[in-house]
Amino acid sequence: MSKTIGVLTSGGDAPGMNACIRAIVLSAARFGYQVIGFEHGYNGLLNNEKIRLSNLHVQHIIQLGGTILKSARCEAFLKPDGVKNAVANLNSNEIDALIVIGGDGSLRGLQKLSEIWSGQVIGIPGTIDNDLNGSDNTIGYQTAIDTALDSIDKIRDTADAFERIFLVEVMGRHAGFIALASAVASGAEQALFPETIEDPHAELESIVQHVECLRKIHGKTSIIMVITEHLWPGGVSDLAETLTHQIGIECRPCILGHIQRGGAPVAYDRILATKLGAYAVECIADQETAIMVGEHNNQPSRIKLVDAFGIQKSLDPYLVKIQQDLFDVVHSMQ
Ligand SMILES: Nc1ncnc2c1ncn2[C@@H]1O[C@H](COP(=O)(O)OP(=O)(O)OP(=O)(O)O)[C@@H](O)[C@H]1O
Ligand SMILES: O=P(O)(O)OC[C@H]1O[C@](O)(CO)[C@@H](O)[C@@H]1O
Repeated sequence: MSKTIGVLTSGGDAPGMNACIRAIVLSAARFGYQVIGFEHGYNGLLNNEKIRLSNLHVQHIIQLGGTILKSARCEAFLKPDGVKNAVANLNSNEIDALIVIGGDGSLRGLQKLSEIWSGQVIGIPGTIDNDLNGSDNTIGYQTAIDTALDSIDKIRDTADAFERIFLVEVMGRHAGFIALASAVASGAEQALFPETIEDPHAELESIVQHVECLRKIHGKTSIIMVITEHLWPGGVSDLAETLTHQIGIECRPCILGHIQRGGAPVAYDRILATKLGAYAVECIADQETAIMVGEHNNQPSRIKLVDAFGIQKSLDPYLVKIQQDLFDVVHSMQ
């Protein structure tokens, strides 16, 4: 049976989204399905901004960061009327199935849509934050780690030359995946992420102790602390000022920011995105709905949408343990 699939990218763009769109379009063609791309996230559904996607549109995009469909956040879709208008538009375009590539918010929105729309809905985890349950990695996460790592390595060069202390803020929203991975991979002296810190101010004393311990052991040396955004009220600039005041050594803040979202996807993200795009179309052929496709232990997997965003994904406990026990000097000396 012929079907028309709608696809959109929503929330923060993530390297690999284009590779995923390509796989959806090419797989759909194999099944004889048509694909309509809606632009600017859920805004495209509400404003009927659409483009019929052919194989030509997705030629040579596998290596590109960003998303050819553009992405956005959409206030109007947060309201019940927004979701209703989206349903009306999906029906008037005779869409049978909708694929949304995005983060937890985007998939929450998709769940809302599935509750009042009779078409099939499939979510694909596309966010650098890696904060969706049901997939070992989200599309874009591995590229973001490499991008952060490249910057942190450069910060180390100048930090070493001046024997300075740097506080590096990475993205992740409220999840510490990027902070933990980039700290371990860069040999950072400390990683601070929300999963292990309830009260950041209570942590200040141990951060100060940490710096003092390091200086005692190594003398004047460079120190890098990687910190998840939103963790410290006032951000890393405020933390750097507070620390400078407390320990009497100038600390420098560095916010990596949106460079973490850009750039060509690494091979891992291209392959993951390709697998998940193809698998999403297979799931549509299987009459699946209200699921997120993912990858677990290298195998494609399916999980209910509500469990993808409703169950918190844990950091790798072993990585947390070794970062804290072996590499965060303050913890290992307590
Ligand atoms: N509870 C919700 N109900 C309906 N729509 C939602 C809901 N949460 C989010 N959305 C829609 O999804 C869009 C994207 O969500 P959000 O800004 O949280 O990004 P995300 O998908 O989590 O991606 P990322 O965190 O990687 O940027 C929102 O702008 C909104 O249109
Ligand atoms: O580009 P914006 O809208 O400021 O969003 C930034 C957020 O998006 C993400 O890059 C992806 O979710 C987060 O890590 C970050 O908090």
